[in-house]
Amino acid sequence: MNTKEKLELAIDHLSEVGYFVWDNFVSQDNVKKLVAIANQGSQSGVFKKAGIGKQALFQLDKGIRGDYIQWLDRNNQSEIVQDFLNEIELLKTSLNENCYLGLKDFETHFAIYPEHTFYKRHVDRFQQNAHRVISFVLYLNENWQEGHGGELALYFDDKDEKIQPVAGRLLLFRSELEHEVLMSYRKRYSITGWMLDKDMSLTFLP
Ligand SMILES: O=C(O)CCC(=O)C(=O)O
Ligand SMILES: [Fe+2]
Repeated sequence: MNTKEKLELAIDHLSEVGYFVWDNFVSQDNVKKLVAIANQGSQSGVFKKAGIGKQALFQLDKGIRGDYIQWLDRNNQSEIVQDFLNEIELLKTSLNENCYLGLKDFETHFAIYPEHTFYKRHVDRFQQNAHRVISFVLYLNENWQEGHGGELALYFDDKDEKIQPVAGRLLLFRSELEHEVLMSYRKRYSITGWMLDKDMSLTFLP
């Protein structure tokens, strides 16, 4: 299947079932490079404990989420990170062209979940964060196996789905869907982000 066909499938699935799994979105070679960059960042102290809520409502709570994050943007020095941002930009453009979602921007970060951490059931689009429309997660776990945990559970009215966080896989889902990162028994790597219906510099506005 070529990229155009894959895109059409992604668009269909996002509108009909609310999510789409895109395997090998990033090559295994590039996964290795991204993990190396995340490890460097983590060792040099640029990863911070992730919180919940925004601005004044921001709080840290290990009982809710246990990951460490590093925000990624156009100032990032790594070519491979820039390539990934470009891919997401293209994806955003074609979602707009085909689904009229009015996506204006996106925000994204590396996430590392240490062993025995999780992110409890939540939605990404909520009162204080109403501009997230499509969530995306690129998984970077080489040799991930059943039993390592860290699956993403997606909750629908009539069913649950568990997505394995395997290397190179991009998961797309509607940000209002309830989801949860189940307990990870291994260190778990990913790049998580959100496509927004407002420019990032303006998301503090209603
Ligand atoms: O890493 C994942 O599978 C999802 C992460 C997530 O739900 C979030 O950061 O909001
Ligand atoms: Fe989430």
